[in-house]
Amino acid sequence: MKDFSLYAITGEQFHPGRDLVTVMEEAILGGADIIQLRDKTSSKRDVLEKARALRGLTRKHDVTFIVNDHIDIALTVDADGIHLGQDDLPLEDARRIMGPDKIIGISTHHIGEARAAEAGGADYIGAGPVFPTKSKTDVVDPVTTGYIRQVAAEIRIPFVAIGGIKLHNVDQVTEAGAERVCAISEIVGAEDIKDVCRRFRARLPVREGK
Ligand SMILES: Cc1ncc(COP(=O)(O)OP(=O)(O)O)c(N)n1
Ligand SMILES: Cc1nc(C(=O)O)sc1CCOP(=O)(O)O
Ligand SMILES: [Mg+2]
Repeated sequence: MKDFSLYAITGEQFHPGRDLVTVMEEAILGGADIIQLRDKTSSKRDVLEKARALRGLTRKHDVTFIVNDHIDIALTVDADGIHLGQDDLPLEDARRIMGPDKIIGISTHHIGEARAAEAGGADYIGAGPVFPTKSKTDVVDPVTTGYIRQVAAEIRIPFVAIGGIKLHNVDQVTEAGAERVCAISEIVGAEDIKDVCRRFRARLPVREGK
């Protein structure tokens, strides 16, 4: 997969009155280089329409586009890949459906899950929640930066730190070994989304071509 630094996930509850595509375009213009559509409440038809719109946006800016949970929607809009959690479709089945070229990301909360995802052929893993988060209710207790250190020491596929990542604590995460971070509320809930993304990018390693 194309490498990335700053992973922005949608969260429409954080920007009432602001259009989804406009918000995510601000994130991209600020330096988000991978975008995930995550919508846990809309009808499937509505998620599909949002996915189509974000596919158009991400193609325009040559940015990777991932759909959360819904493999059928990811394939329908020709997204670059899918993100799956431990209770979603298993990696092996997802790979059979998606084929060898699509990106599959897997959420992990302990090193056993990270090892299994790597061995099973995941393209990247999410490691979290590092800090408490209000963006996901059914989430395990914070794994702390201790888990980030473990993953950085052992796992060879790309990993992204997620969960409560803010500008004020991102340095703790990078010091623990994360080179890629992911955020919802800190990015899409910001007044100046572009500026927040620029500030995140300034704290992350520079990646080729970006
Ligand atoms: C990059 C990234 N990491 C973790 C998650 C969480 O996925 P999951 O555990 O399936 O939970 P939901 O997001 O589906 O509520 C993610 N979406 N993205
Ligand atoms: C969607 C999600 N997954 C997590 C995990 O640990 O797997 S934490 C999380 C929510 C991240 O939102 P925020 O940046 O607003 O804290
Ligand atoms: Mg999921």
